[in-house]
Amino acid sequence: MTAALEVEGLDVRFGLRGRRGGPPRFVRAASEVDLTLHHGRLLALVGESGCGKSVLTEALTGLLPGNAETRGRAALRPEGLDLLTAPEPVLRDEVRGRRVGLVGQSAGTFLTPTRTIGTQLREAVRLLDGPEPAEVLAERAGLPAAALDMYPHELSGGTAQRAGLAAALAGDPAIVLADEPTAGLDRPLVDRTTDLLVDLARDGKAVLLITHDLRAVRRIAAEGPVDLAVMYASRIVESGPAAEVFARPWHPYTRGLLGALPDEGFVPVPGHPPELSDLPSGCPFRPRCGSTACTDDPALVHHGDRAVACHPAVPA
Ligand SMILES: Nc1ncnc2c1ncn2[C@@H]1O[C@H](COP(=O)(O)OP(=O)(O)OP(=O)(O)O)[C@@H](O)[C@H]1O
Repeated sequence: MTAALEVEGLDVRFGLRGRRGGPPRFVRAASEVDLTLHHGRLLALVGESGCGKSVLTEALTGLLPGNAETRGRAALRPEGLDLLTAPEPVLRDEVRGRRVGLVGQSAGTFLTPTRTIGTQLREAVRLLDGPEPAEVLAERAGLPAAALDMYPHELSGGTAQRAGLAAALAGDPAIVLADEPTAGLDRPLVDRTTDLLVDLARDGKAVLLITHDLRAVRRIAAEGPVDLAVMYASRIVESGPAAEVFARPWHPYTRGLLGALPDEGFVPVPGHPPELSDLPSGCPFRPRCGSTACTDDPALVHHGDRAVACHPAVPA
C-alpha cells in the first residue's frame, strides 16, 4: 500500500476567552492523532458528534479558524509537504482542489445559484487544469447528463450532492476528504454515495469518509478496500481494516457503537463523552467503560495492521 497522506501526532486546540486574570482555557479538538490515507483505500472515520472529526479535515486543508493552534505533522506524499505548516498561497494554489478534494455536507450549497451545473463544472476544470471534461466528471460522480443544464435549485438533495462530488474531482486530486457527505440523504442515496466513494478508492484515490453512519460503513466494509478509525474525545481509539474491526472490535467504545446499531441490539453507549475543554487525565472513556482491568494509559498501540488505545482489550 502506498501512502498518500501521513498524519502523525496531530494536536488541534482552540483558545477560549477565559476570565480576566484567569488561566488560559482551551478546547482540545484533536489529540495525538495518527492516521494514514493510502492510495486505493477508503478510511472511514466515525465517532459521536463533537469528537473532533471535522476539525481534522479543516486542519488538513488549512481551513481552521484563527483561534486554532496545531502541533504534529501531516505529510503529503511523495514529497512530504507538511499541510499543517504550508503557507496559505501554497495550500490555495497547489493543494486544495488539485491534490486534496473536499466534499462537504450539503455539497450542493457550495454551488452558485445563478449558473448551471455544467458551466460551474467546466469553470472548475479550467481553473484547476483538470484532465477530464465536465461530462466525464459527471459520469464518475453518478450525476445524470441532464443535470449539467440545470441550476442548483432544480436538483434533488442527492443529485446536488453528486454535483458537489463532481466539482471536488475537477482537479483530479489524489486525495478526497468527504465530511458527512451522506447527511440528510435517504438510505438508497446513502448507499449510492458511499459506493461512489469506494469506486474512487478502487480507481487509486485515497479517500477519507467522515460519518456518523456506522451502518453505511459496515455495508461497504464487507467487500470494499475499507479501513476504519474510531475517534473518541479528540483521540483515535481504534483503527484497522474495517471488516476485521466489525468482526472483532477491541475497544469497548467501538463495541458500544456497534451495539447501538438497530440490528445489533440498539443499546446506546451509556453516559456522555467528556467536555473537550475539560478532558480527564488518563483514558477519556473510563467513566463509561465497565472494565476493571484499566492501565490508565490511553496511547494508541499498533498490533499488526490494527491499533487500539485500550491495552486490556487486546486478545492474548
Ligand atoms: N472555533 C472553535 N472554537 C472553539 N471550539 C471549537 C471551534 N471549532 C470547533 N470547536 C469544538 O471542537 C470540537 C470538535 O468539533 P468537530 O466539528 O470537529 O466535531 P465533529 O466530530 O465533526 O462533530 P459533528 O459530527 O457534530 O460534526 C467540538 O467540541 C467543537 O465545539
